[in-house]
Amino acid sequence: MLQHIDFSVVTVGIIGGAALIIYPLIQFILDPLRDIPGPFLARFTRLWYLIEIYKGSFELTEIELHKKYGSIVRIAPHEYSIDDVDAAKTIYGLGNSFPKARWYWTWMPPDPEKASLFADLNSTRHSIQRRKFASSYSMSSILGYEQFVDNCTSLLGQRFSEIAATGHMIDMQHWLQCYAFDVIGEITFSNRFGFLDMGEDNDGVFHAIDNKGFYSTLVGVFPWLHAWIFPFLPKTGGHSYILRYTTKQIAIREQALKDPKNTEREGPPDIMTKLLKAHEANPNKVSKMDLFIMCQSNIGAGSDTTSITLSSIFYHLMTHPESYNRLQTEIDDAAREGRISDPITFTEAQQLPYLQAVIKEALRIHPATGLMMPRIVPPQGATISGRFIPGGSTVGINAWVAHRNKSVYGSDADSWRPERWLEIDAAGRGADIERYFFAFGMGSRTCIGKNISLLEMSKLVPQLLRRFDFVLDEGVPRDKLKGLNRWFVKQLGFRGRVYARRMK
Ligand code: HEM
Repeated sequence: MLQHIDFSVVTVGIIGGAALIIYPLIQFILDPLRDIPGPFLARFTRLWYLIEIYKGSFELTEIELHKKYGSIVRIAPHEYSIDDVDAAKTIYGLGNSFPKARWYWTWMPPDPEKASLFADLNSTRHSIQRRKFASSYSMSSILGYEQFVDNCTSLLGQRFSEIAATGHMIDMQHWLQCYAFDVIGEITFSNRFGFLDMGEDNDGVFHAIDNKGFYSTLVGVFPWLHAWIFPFLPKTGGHSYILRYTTKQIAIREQALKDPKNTEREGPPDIMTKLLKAHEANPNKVSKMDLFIMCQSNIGAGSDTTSITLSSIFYHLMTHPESYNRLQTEIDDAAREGRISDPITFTEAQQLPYLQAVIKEALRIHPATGLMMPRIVPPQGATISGRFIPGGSTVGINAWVAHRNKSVYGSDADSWRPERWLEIDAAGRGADIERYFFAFGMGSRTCIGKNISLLEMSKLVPQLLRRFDFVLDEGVPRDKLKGLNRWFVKQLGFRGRVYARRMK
């Protein structure tokens, strides 16, 4: 009997092992695109991609792969990374964009009713949902959010004054993250989270969002695992703090709106108030779940992305004194000539060309997202970068790869040089470049919060450079900060000192 069991186990083991080797081999032999180059193991298994992402710097790996293999690179069986300007329109172009790949599924609960805008795999439902919320993120709404940004800018200024008086070294990325989170709290709920007040992430919210990125990024490589693992994920810690916080803020605002003495708050409404009013006007159109999901989306998608870009701005200014001086001079001149107020308005900040060039260059050289934005080729297939790719394959462009494309950005695409944007404008090439500028994504799934982030950055940077000088710690590398790619590519070890400026 025992011998019989042993024999069966061994047989099953041998057959299973053989299948694991033979299946990928057959799959590869039958693949009509087997000549598309890429790392050897990526031809047979998705494990190669998983391991490379786990290492935490896949954005750099992908750049190197394209340098070595050209415009189409295989990164897993039937999955291709693309670097081709025309392909951007084919894959992401408005009206005919390819649907999002199942990698995104792991960013939401497995129940499609709880899909966020970012993670929704159903293009039709996504466009219905997006139309409901778009007006709260439009340029005209944004101007109503200036006061929220000013509140946080002023508080960060206060914190930096205190730090400057002590002479202490700080983690710049941490403070910029506190700022970006609190601005999102203000714009969404008229109530900041309190990170700038406390100076720290007491409830582990930053950590919880990092953990979510780690989970979704890696499990997304094998998305079928999500339904099995999700029920066992911890329901405590930073995530539950955000859930509780969002629930509490919705209840407070709901109560306030019901009170006849208090139906209108002073000043422009925050996003949640707008959505709550839309819900009360037509609960079938804007549901409570919509409201909840959008508030959470703002926190998850809008805070780290902005703080990463702000860190990119300050790091590159601190390592490039000529850019730093040029920007500070532009701001000082504008202030002296009365062209900007204190605090600066968004409209005034638009009139500072070097500031705008610095923001674009920071988004270009260090995009907040560091993996390709994967899409599924529709059933009829598509020609991409000169190759016919069959339906069902996965293709995508990584912003890091696109932004280093020398045919678009010039031979110095690997270097920080904000002046390139002034040259692009002068040559009237802006619209052309937009076709391959991926910092905010592309097409129908482009970032809905782009205007909010531009508002935050355009207002914070001049206010800080007017009042403070920033100096990098000697131990911090000057050529490139270390980063960790978990979809968001967060900078690590960005230490510096802040000094109060002596006004001339
Ligand atoms: C510098 C700051 C930001 C950057 C670099 C950024 C980047 C991106 C990118 C690349 C995408 C497209 C992802 C894809 O196609 O896979 C995206 C989508 C999105 N972003 Fe942002 N984002 C920023 C700020 C914000 C802010 C402030 C908010 C909200 C307040 C926000 C909310 C969203 C949402 C909801 C989506 C999904 C849109 C959709 O699929 O319809 N983002 N963002």
